Amino acid sequence: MIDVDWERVAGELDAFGCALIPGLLRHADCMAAAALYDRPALFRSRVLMQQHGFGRGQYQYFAYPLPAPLAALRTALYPPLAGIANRWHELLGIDTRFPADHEAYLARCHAAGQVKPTPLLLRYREGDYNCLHQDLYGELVFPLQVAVLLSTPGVDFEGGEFVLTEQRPRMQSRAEVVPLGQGDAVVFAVNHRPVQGTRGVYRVAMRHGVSRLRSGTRHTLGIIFHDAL
Ligand SMILES: O=C(O)CCC(=O)C(=O)O
Ligand SMILES: [Fe+2]
Repeated sequence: MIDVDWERVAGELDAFGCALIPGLLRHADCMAAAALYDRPALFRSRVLMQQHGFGRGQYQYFAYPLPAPLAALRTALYPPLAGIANRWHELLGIDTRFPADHEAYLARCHAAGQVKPTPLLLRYREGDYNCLHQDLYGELVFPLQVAVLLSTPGVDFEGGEFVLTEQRPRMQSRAEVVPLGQGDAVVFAVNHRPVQGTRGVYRVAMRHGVSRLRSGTRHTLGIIFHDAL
């Protein structure tokens, strides 16, 4: 994996609930990852978003064993994120702490019955979009996740921007658009994040989604660290 400035990432996550990792994957890795979409044997299920009211477009959850580069990426991204997640839990007064390596965290998920892999590939075509949502799949929630844009905006597709909203208690929602290039990753809060207020820390709820594709095809790789029931 490329060298990531985790201090900067932690700072952006604390301030905004999301952080960019530019160039996490190279062009060839992005092309190879997007091409996996057409290999159904690699996946445990396919979701047509319009059938569930999730938006329009489709995605597939990978089956175990994950393709080796994806497994390696999930394993490598986890430890620095676990540090941030533990600090967030402390700020929020939540007792759960996350182990230092992903294998140990997955063992915990599996013991709780959350045994299905959650990494996914998404494919959007013209007119497709992803409604604001949270990727919660059971009691156990790792509070940060990663999405990597595999396509090139302005070349492969137009529109289709990654968006986040933040619902603060008794206040109006704040929206954030995260401009991504091919291979760029966004790290973001799965459900809650701590915000420093004048009278201590409070939690805000975040949701993410994708605005309507104006043209072309857009592929994304989603990396979620808890497994699903
Ligand atoms: O396509 C995207 O950019 C967002 C995908 C998504 O919802 C996810 O990775 O959880
Ligand atoms: Fe998602």
